[in-house]
Amino acid sequence: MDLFSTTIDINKNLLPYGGTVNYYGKLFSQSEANHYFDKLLSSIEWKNDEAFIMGKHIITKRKVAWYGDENYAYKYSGASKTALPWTAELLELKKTVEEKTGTTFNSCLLNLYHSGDEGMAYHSDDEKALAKDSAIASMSFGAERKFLFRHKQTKETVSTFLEHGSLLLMADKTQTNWLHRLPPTKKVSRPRINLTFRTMIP
Ligand SMILES: O=C(O)CCC(=O)C(=O)O
Ligand SMILES: [Fe+2]
Repeated sequence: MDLFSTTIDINKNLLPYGGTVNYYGKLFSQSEANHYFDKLLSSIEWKNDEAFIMGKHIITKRKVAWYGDENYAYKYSGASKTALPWTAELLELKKTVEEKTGTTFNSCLLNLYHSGDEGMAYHSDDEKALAKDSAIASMSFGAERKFLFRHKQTKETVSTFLEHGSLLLMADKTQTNWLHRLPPTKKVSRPRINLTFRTMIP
């Protein structure tokens, strides 16, 4: 056994029970990952996210964008969105993710965190518009950030780091049994872009 090996076992389940999370590590060289980060930053139609939470109109610091196969209308937290048509880079990345995971996806939600001040609170991606227990593939570019899972009943937590140009797959009952979160951090000042490829019910 090579104790200093940095190889990643993509078949290893990060969760102890109630779901499957596989970390594929970095899919790209540093320069390829930088290229995608720059391209996504400049070509995606980034907008501040809006939501209505308990009657209050909230506008997030984090920016979002939503792309997909069709003009999916997506409602959540009282706001509604329509998917934009795929860009060339997104189609390239979707193909890469589909080849790696052996799963197909029809839409992608993107998040832009300008610095470590911005994060995402505990939630699960189990909206009715998503195919039940369909896999979600999460690609990250830019600043490395910590990512946490918390079991809904046992409250057990699992943490990992999402590297520049990396891929994480959340499958099976993960969204049913676990929450996930991107904690804000004072240690990071650089931006990060995250892409979650999803399957919407057409
Ligand atoms: O930024 C991340 O890594 C997570 C994003 C996320 O959980 C989501 O968009 O649902
Ligand atoms: Fe999520």
